[in-house]
Amino acid sequence: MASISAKPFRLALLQLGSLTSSKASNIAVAKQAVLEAARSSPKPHLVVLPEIWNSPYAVTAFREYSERVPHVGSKYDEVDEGETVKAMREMARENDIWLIGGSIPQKDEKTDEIFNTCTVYDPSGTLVAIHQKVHLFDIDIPGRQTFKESDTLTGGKSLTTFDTPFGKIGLGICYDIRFPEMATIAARQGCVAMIYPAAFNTTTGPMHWSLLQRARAVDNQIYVAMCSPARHPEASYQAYGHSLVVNPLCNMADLGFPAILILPWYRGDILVEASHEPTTIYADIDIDLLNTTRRNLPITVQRRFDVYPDIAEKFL
Ligand SMILES: NC(=O)CCC(=O)C(=O)O
Repeated sequence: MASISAKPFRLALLQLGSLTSSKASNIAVAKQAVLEAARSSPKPHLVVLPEIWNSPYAVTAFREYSERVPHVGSKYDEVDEGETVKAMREMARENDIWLIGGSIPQKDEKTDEIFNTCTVYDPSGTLVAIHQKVHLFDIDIPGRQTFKESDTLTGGKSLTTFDTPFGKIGLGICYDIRFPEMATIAARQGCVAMIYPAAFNTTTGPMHWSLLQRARAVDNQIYVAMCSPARHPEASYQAYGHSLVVNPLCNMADLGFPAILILPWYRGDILVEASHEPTTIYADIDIDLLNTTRRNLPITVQRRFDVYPDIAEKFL
């Protein structure tokens, strides 16, 4: 069995509300939400912010709000970095947490390109991972939802995982979840979870938000989480909200309880889901449950690479 060696951990997804066109005010909102999550009991080990939370989610805003992001390994007090990166380092350090900093528009000073970028910090404020959104959100559903990130953004060119004391985590950003290869490769690399800062909308959210996360979790036998901003009636883009954590299990009988006792809490593989209001949701990531699922349904060791190609091969 391809079991995973990791430790249980507690995850907090911050579905931020009150986001405006003021970057300073958005940073203050995020700081307060991180502080409150870190003070909750039990304290979460890993805290997640949503996609593009320091800027309006609009192609016309990304360049204006973009910032320099320093290199992986850079420490707290690096002088040459944007105000949002500096603030996120402080959030991680002052609260002694791991922080997945949602995403922000990043400017590459050398090429002048703008990326939709997720940065991750350890509890000392060191920048430990950078993921640039690989698949840009370019869709046109006439009369419902049109968005073209590629008008101002450039897509990233690599996949991202990072190690923590509780296990390896894979990263994607929002639309990246529609491309199952990313989660499959991360799972094969030993990740216990794929985490996606995200901002689906009120057209595609009801159709696919939960389905995509459950599919990635069940296919790859990992945990999956997406963290959205709260809905904002005045925003040009209506985020779906509904931040969500799912596990890879569909059969609650595996927990050892008769189904009748767990019926009131039975929600398939959905561990916790927010509404569209500002809130923070918490989930306990249980590695035994993940390994039990892998033992009972041993698909991780039944792949037939003699019949089809192994897409993860060059990453292993
Ligand atoms: N910000 C995004 O990438 C939105 C993706 C989305 O809404 C989708 O349906 O996919």
